[in-house]
Amino acid sequence: MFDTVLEVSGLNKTYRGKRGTHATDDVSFGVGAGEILGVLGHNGAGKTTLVNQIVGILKPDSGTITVAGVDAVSHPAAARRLVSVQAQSNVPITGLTPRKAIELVGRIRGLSKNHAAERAGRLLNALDLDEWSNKPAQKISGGVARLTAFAMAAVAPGKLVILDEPTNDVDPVRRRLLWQQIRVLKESGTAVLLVTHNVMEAEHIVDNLIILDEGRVIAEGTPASLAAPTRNRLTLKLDNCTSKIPDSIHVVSQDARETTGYIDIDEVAFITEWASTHCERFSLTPTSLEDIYIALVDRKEAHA
Ligand SMILES: Nc1ncnc2c1ncn2[C@@H]1O[C@H](COP(=O)(O)OP(=O)(O)OP(=O)(O)O)[C@@H](O)[C@H]1O
Repeated sequence: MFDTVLEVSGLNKTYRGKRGTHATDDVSFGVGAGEILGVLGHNGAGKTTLVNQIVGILKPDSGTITVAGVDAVSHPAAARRLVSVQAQSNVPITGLTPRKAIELVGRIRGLSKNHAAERAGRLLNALDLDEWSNKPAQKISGGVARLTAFAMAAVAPGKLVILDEPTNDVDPVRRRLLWQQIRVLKESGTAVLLVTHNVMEAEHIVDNLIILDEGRVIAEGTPASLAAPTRNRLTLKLDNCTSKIPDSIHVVSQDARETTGYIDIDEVAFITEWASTHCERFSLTPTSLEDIYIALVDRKEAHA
């Protein structure tokens, strides 16, 4: 069990306007010290609106947010001091180098000069950024800028770190280094709220997750508990089949060429034989969190 750092309860936020979007709809969850909570959701699901309320940029219409015992709705500045954020768009650091930018945030967040320099150096090295550490910000790539933004959030992390799509633009090798550093934050007892579209990556790092859709939490739990109902199912992809898809395949998506669905494990022999005869290619894989996520969001849309 984790000691709760962030507690969100019954949160509601509607953007006024012609459509009156209910962007946060009765959202409740908690994140504990040393816990990584993944917040998954499609574009427009309400992730940024949620983060902006936690950090005090937006005021909720109703509900409560508590950060390490501080009421973040009534006292946003006090709560904000306990939180570091890597926002979806990087903070401009023009005129600085990655090293200077990370050190500066460390100093602003209360580290001594030596400690800020030591933390910046360690993060730059761990993320394999030494080569760019002293280059002017105007000359660094998007991926290096993204990793620098992560290091700025991690240099003096506080009780809670919020990472909004931290791996965008980052190459696969440094992406792994980034995940390692997120684990280091967790191990040091920081609560981490990881906002992402990337379900496959999140599956390997989060302790718990919530899935947001149209502002609502439509599923929550550990990756294993969300996957449990599908333990006896396999995901099937079929390419260019020339015969009607058998009823024992539960189709999730289909276009002229490709069909994706799932089958019960005891149908494997029959489906393998059918697909080898009637389809150009097919694959059977264990059901991933991404499959579950898509099925959950699609099911909700089908019932709308
Ligand atoms: N300032 C605003 N005024 C009106 N509607 C808004 C505003 N900001 C966001 N919305 C709407 O609120 C909903 C949630 O948007 P939000 O940006 O929180 O989603 P998101 O999950 O962060 O999306 P993405 O993954 O694309 O960043 C969307 O329907 C969006 O169009």
